[in-house]
Amino acid sequence: MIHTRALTKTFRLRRETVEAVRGVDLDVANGELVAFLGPNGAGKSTTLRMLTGLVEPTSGTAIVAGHDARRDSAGVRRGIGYIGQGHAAGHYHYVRDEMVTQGCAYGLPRRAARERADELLETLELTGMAKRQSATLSGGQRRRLDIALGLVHRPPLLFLDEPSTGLDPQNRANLWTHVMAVRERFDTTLFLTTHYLEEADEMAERVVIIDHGRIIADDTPGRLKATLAGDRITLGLPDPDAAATAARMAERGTGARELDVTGPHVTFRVPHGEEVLPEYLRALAEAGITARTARTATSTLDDVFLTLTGRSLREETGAAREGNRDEREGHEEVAV
Ligand SMILES: Nc1ncnc2c1ncn2[C@@H]1O[C@H](COP(=O)(O)OP(=O)(O)OP(=O)(O)O)[C@@H](O)[C@H]1O
Repeated sequence: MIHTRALTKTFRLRRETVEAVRGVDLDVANGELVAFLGPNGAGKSTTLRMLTGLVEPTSGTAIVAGHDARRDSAGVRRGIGYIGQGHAAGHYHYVRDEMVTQGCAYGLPRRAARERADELLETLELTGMAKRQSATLSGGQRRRLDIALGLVHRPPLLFLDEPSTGLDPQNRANLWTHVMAVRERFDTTLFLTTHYLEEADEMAERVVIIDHGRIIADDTPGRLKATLAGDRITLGLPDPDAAATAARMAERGTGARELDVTGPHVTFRVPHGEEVLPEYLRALAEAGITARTARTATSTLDDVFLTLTGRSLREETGAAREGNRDEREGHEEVAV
């Protein structure tokens, strides 16, 4: 559905040259749900704009929904749906009328456009809003209308640029339910950007991370976390000397990474933390050290980014605080 090779975009400004996207190779198969992540300025929007035929690539190739994005950007735009960050319908447009108008603009006969509008209104649970003006919809309903408008012409591929930004957690969850319903009913391939890492982790089957214009990771969230980040183990020891010894033992015995000793606390990261922890505690006990507390924290996509770049994606994207809370709730504590 998407095939790019060495895709680049360079912006030439008066005093500088910005290499926004530097050689992206990407293959997305029919039916995949891909989340595209990266810090501010990483090149997400520029990539998305090239894939949607809105910006011409500087070099490389991009075949999107069967159309060449360089030679046939109009074909790309006809073959895909694109939900940008703004709203698609004007304030005073009536919901169903606007959908029918858009359907006709894409060349559907009026009757087919009406049928398509009704089908989408039903899937996105907007049937009760059909006769309302878009300005009277709630934030979540309006976002669902944007999605409905992006699907009027039955595109096999839908791009969503931060679809849930600005929605509260309940509306974000609700939006995802509808996105999944669209996927199920219409077999749509989905490619989306989001700043909510826990959302990408939970909903996407595949996560592609871009940094400084290059793809630095591409796999399922589970595999990225297991292979790249591992789990964080945090121990509370009786005193700083015991912590220093425990840190040395962790380094030698467990292959610990990102080791940190602060006062009587030791923290480090290892693959399969829950398997490593009991063995490590036994080794400490044999050395005469009894840990007061022990905690394993499952890794997050932010940990993956941290491992790859030494920076936090969360801080760089300024993601919502409740997202932090959501992820911390996934952690598992073990008292010893
Ligand atoms: N029209 C433009 N002219 C010049 N530079 C641009 C233009 N559009 C983007 N850039 C630069 O290209 C780089 C990538 O920007 P892009 O908008 O693709 O990043 P992003 O990952 O989408 O960031 P964000 O998460 O902040 O939206 C940035 O350094 C940006 O300043």
